Amino acid sequence: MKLAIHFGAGNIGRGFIGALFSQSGYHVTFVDIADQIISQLNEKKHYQVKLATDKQETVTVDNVSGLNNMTQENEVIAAIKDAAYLTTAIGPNILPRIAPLIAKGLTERVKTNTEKLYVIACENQISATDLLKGYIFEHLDDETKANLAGKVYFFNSAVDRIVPIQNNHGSLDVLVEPYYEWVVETSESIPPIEGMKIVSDLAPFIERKLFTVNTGHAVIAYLGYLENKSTIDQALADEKIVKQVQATLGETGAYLIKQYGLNPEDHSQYIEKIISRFKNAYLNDDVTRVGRSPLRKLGPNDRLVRPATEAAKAGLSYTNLARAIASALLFEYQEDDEAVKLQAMIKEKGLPAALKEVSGLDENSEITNEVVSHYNILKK
Ligand SMILES: NC(=O)c1ccc[n+]([C@@H]2O[C@H](COP(=O)([O-])OP(=O)(O)OC[C@H]3O[C@@H](n4cnc5c(N)ncnc54)[C@H](O)[C@@H]3O)[C@@H](O)[C@H]2O)c1
Ligand SMILES: O=P(O)(O)OC[C@@H](O)[C@@H](O)[C@H](O)[C@H](O)CO
Repeated sequence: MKLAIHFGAGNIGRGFIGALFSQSGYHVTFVDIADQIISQLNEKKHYQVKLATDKQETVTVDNVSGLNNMTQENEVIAAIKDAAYLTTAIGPNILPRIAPLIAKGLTERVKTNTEKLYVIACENQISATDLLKGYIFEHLDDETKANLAGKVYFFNSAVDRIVPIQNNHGSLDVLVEPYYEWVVETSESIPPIEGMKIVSDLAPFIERKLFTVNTGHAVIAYLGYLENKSTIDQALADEKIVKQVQATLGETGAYLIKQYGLNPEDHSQYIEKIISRFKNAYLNDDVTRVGRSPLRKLGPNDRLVRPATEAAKAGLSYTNLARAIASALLFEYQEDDEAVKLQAMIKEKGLPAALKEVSGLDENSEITNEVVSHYNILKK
C-alpha cells in the first residue's frame, strides 16, 4: 500500500488531509507529539470524520497509524524513506521544529530510494512549503541537497475546511464542516489524491482564501471576543459584526479583484458563501480558537496587515482592515501565549512601536494612525 506521512495529527490532519489520503488508498502515518492521539491511532487503526450538519453524516477513515517524533525518530525516518507524500498541518510556527527530523529522513531516503516524494505544507500561510523547504535545507549537506533534484519535490498549497476544537473527551473522531478545498501548485504530473485540486499558479487561490475566509474569521473572532461572544456563529447573530465583516471583506475583495482580475459578481457570491459557512452552529467554533496566535495573525504577510498594505499601495480603502487590526491588538485572552506576549509588548513599548515590531508597519504610517484611532474607540 502507498504511504503518506503526515505531521500533525490534530484537527486538520485527521479531519481533512489524512482523511483524503486514506480515501485515496493510502496508509497514513501521522506524526505528532501528543502520545494519547498516537497510541489511540495505533490501537484503533481507524476513526470517524463527522460532518457538522443536522444529519451528522459520517465517514470512516482507516489504514492509519501514528508515530511520536520525540520518541520514535528512527521510525519516522524509516517512514520518510518509504512515503510517496509528506504533508504537514502543524501550525506555521512549528515547521522549523520538525525540519531537522525531516532533513534526516530525506538524507537517508535519497541514498537508496529513487521514487519521487512530494512535500506539501498545509498551513494557513503564504508559501508555507517554501518556508518549510528553507528550514529543512538548513539541516542538509550540499551532497544531499543536490541529490534531492528530481526525487523530492516541494509544492505550496492552500487548505480550506473549518475544523473546530473537538469537545469529545479525547476521542480520535473529528467534527468538520462539509465544505473543503485543497489547492496545490505544481506543473508535475503527480499521483491523484481525491479532493486535491492542481493549479499552475497558487497566488490567486491562497490570497483569495486567506484574505476572505481567514480575514473574515479574524474580524468575527476579535470583535466577538470584545463583545463577550463564545462562538463564531453567536458573534454573527450580532448584526453589527455581520456588517463589519462584510465591510472588511469588501476592502479585501476590492484588492483581490484588482490584483487578480476576479469577476466582482463571482467574488461577491464567494464572500456570501464564506459568511454562510461561518454561521454553521453545529461547528460550535470558539472565537478564541479562531483568534489564536495574534502575533502570527498580525504578521506582515498574514490576513490582516498584508491586505491593508496592499490596499494602501493600490490606493484602495483600508479603514475596516485597520479596525480589524485594532481589534486583534485588543485580544487579551490570558490562555493564549501570543495574546499575553502582545499585551505585554503594548504595555511596555506603546501601541505604534509594538505594532511596528509585530507587523513591520512604520510607526508614523497612515495605516498605523488609523489603527490607533480605531483602537482608542474600541477600547472604550
Ligand atoms: N482547524 C482549521 O479550521 C484549519 C483550516 C485550515 C488550515 N488550518 C491550518 O492547519 C494547521 C493545523 O491546525 P489545526 O487546527 O489542525 O491545529 P491543531 O492544534 O488541532 O493540530 C496541530 C497538531 O500539531 C501537533 N504538534 C504541535 N507541535 C508539534 C511538534 N513539535 N511535533 C509534532 N506535532 C506537533 C499538536 O499536538 C496537534 O495535534 C495550522 O497551520 C492551521 O492554520 C486549520
Ligand atoms: O488556523 P489559523 O489560526 O490560521 O486561523 C483560524 C481559522 O481562521 C482557521 O483555522 C479556519 O478555520 C480555516 O482556515 C478554514 O479553512
